[in-house]
This record gives sequence, C-alpha cells and structure tokens, in this order.
Amino acid sequence: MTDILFPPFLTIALTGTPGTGKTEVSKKLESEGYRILHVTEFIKKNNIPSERDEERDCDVIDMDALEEAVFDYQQQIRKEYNQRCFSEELTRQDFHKSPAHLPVLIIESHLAHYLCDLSVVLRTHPYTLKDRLNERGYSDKKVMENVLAESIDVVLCDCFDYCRRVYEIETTNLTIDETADCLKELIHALYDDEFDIYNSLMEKMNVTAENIAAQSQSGCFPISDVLGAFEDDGAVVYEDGDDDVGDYIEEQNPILMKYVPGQNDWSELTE
Ligand SMILES: Nc1ncnc2c1ncn2[C@@H]1O[C@H](COP(=O)(O)OP(=O)(O)O)[C@@H](O)[C@H]1O
Repeated sequence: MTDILFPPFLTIALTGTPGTGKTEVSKKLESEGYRILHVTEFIKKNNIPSERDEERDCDVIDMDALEEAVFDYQQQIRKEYNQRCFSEELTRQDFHKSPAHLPVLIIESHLAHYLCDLSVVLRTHPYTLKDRLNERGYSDKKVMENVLAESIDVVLCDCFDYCRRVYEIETTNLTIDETADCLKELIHALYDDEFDIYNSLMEKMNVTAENIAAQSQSGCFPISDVLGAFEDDGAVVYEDGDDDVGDYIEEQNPILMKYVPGQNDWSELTE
C-alpha cells in the first residue's frame, strides 16, 4: 500500500549545450505521453522577467522567479498525479506501462540543471555541434562560445555543482529516436532506483499505510507534511531544502554515468 500512497515524483533535467538535441528529443518523448516542461515556452507563458544581453546575443533570465514558478508548477502536477494515482489505484508495476502513469516530469532546457537535482546531459562532438549551430544561423561568435563550452564540459561541471546525480548521453552517433530511447530507458530505471531508496527511507521512519491513514482521509498530501508529522514524533528527517529523499542519499554522490549503447545496465544504477 505504501507505494500507492507515496509514489516519489521525480523531476529530471534534460540539459546540454544548445544544439545537442534537447528540444527534438523531448518532443519525441512528449508525443509518446511523457510529461515535459519546455523552459523557453514556460518563461514566455509565465512572463518570467529577463534582460537582454546584446553582447552575448542572449536573454538573461531572472532565475529566482523562474525557480519559484517551476516549483509551483511541479506542486500542481504532483498533486494532480497523486489524486489520479489514488483514484485509479495505480501500483508500482503500472508506472512503467504508460508514460502518463510514470511519476516523472522532465524539464528541458540548458538551464534545467539549476532547477532539478537529477540531470541528464546530452553531449555532442564539438565539430558536429558547430555544423548544427551554423545551420541554425547563429553568429560565428555565438557558435564558437557554445562549441568551446561543449569542449570543456561547461554544462557538465555546472551539473556537478547543482545536482546530486548526473548522467550523460553521448548523442553524436545516435539519431534523435535512438537518443530518445536511451533517455526513456534511463528514466524508467532511475525511477525504480529512486523508488527503492524512497521506500527504505519510509521504512526507516516507520511510515506505514496505517500510520498515514490515521492522519489523512484521502492519503494524498505532500510528503513534507508527513515527514513533518513524523519528525514531531521524534523521527530523524534528512533535510536540506525541499528534497528530503535526495538529501538522504546525498553522501553517495555525485554520480556520473555515461551511456554506451548496448552496454549500460541501468538496473544497477547505484553500483
Ligand atoms: N542526434 C541527432 N542527430 C541528428 N541531428 C540532430 C540530433 N539531435 C539534434 N539534431 C538536430 O540539431 C538541431 C538542434 O537540435 P535541438 O533539439 O533544437 O537542440 P537543443 O534543444 O539542444 O538546442 C536540430 O536541427 C536537430 O534536428
């Protein structure tokens, strides 16, 4: 029962230097029913403030405002998901049967790793990236800035500063569909892995369906409320921000895994 009442809802960043395929790959997943938040569209829709940097030919976003708006959005879809999960009595097995049943939101943007603590970085060989960005009509300066950033792992290094788990998919010799397949394989395995960690935390804290039922009519409420309630009873809560489970396993990290087609076994993510 506990898994029905408390499915962890994962938010995963799909990040990478511009031109590495984030938009195309996420659109492919979206067409199959996965939940995707495209940050560029989200910024426009929610009127997130930004300033134009003419010299670098880009917009500088107010990250605090973006973070707040994304957090509100996550809360909303997490609540919708929990209600659905409860009313349809979804089980752990169901989560993998349809993308709509999987409690995962993918945030797609070169800024996404500032908003999540799990990230997947798409990588592309700088020569290939250069061609793609030229085709996009970027100025020589902007092409070089991005190609250099890809060469020296700028996004990857940022991920290590901001995220507790980091995965790379080398896409240079993959098609968009193949990259999307790698990503799907990874997020399903990652979800199972996080689920096990989450359950072990629940067990440690003696959070059972009976305990929860005693506290809530519906069984649908934010995990922070539950953790708070058990903390009042003397339970130890690993907390540093809003991701309690994340902090619990923080000592294992940072972890970096690279996707090698045909060789990865995502079922053993933590090893
Ligand atoms: N794996 C790939 N193979 C071939 N072309 C790709 C691949 N990934 C992306 N592209 C092409 O590169 C360009 C940039 O892709 P896009 O998804 O817009 O990147 P991003 O969102 O990371 O900036 C597009 O024209 C896209 O079709």
